[in-house]
Amino acid sequence: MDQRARPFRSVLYIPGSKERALEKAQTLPTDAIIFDLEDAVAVEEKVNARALLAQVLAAADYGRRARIVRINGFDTEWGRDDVAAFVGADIDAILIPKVSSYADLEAVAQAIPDVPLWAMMETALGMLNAAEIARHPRLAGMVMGTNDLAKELGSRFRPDRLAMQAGLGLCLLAARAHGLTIVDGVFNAFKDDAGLKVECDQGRDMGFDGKTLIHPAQLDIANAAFAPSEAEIDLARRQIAAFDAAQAEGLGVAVVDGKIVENLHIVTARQTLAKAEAIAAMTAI
Ligand SMILES: CC(C)(COP(=O)(O)OP(=O)(O)OC[C@H]1O[C@@H](n2cnc3c(N)ncnc32)[C@H](O)[C@@H]1OP(=O)(O)O)[C@@H](O)C(=O)NCCC(=O)NCCSC(=O)C[C@H](O)C(=O)O
Ligand SMILES: [Mg+2]
Repeated sequence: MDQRARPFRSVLYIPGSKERALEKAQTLPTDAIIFDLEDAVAVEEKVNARALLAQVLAAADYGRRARIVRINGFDTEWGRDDVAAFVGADIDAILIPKVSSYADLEAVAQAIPDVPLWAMMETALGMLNAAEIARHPRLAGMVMGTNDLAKELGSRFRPDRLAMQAGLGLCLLAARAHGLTIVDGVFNAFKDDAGLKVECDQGRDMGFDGKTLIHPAQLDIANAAFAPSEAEIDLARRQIAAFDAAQAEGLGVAVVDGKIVENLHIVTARQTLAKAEAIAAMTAI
């Protein structure tokens, strides 16, 4: 599947220590899973969680869901052993927490060959270095860590996420400049569906591919928010048809619903249809 079309609408964190949740995720409608060894796992559980996760990933069937392992940082006592436990494992990426520089990625790249790397973008320095981080040749994706970022900034939670906007924007620009996937941060109030929808819609409007989630109850809202709507699919089809017709007449511009359609809009229209097809294939599991 074309990586740009691969859906990452919903990216569910599961603590690597929670056996029941690891099992349950095999049937949940999530596009990707982050198997977490970092902040969701207590210090006393770190070593057991790593062993459990390695065992589960060797045996369980997660279907088409992308499998991403979040390790502990290399500046902790667990980071290097976490990476060593997943060398050669059937996973889609290693997610590195608190990436602040290109060198942070390079250290992990040296320790594990071949596997794509993803970066948690959640430090003030990481925001300032986003462009440099995004150009690492092994990097395939970025995940916003808005809790850690808020902690570093000393900012308050607001529904409009005003304090986050600079960091979210810098990371989006960096990811898009280098063709990376990028998913938005978590919404902590996992029983507040209305609040989650507002934040998903904001992330979708900004250009994120999807949202990281902490509870299965959040999946449907994120999946709907980040999928092309029926109206968007219909518009994309009509734009392509109108543009083809215009070109057949030797014209470079068509008009659909009173708005111009040029070559660049056709690129977006085709991406919309490819995303819709990829989602349909995903949900046909
Ligand atoms: C938030 C939770 C602690 C809530 O747990 P709990 O009260 O046990 O939930 P429920 O009883 O409602 O669970 C119902 C069933 O769903 C399963 N479940 C729950 N959570 C998950 C999950 N994340 N993935 C898969 N399945 C899950 C339960 O097992 C129940 O199943 P069943 O037995 O069949 O009824 C809990 O949801 C949780 O631990 N969530 C994950 C928290 C986490 O991973 N946090 C770290 C990532 S966030 C972060 O670090 C962001 C970033 O770094 C930043 O800085 O912002
Ligand atoms: Mg974090």
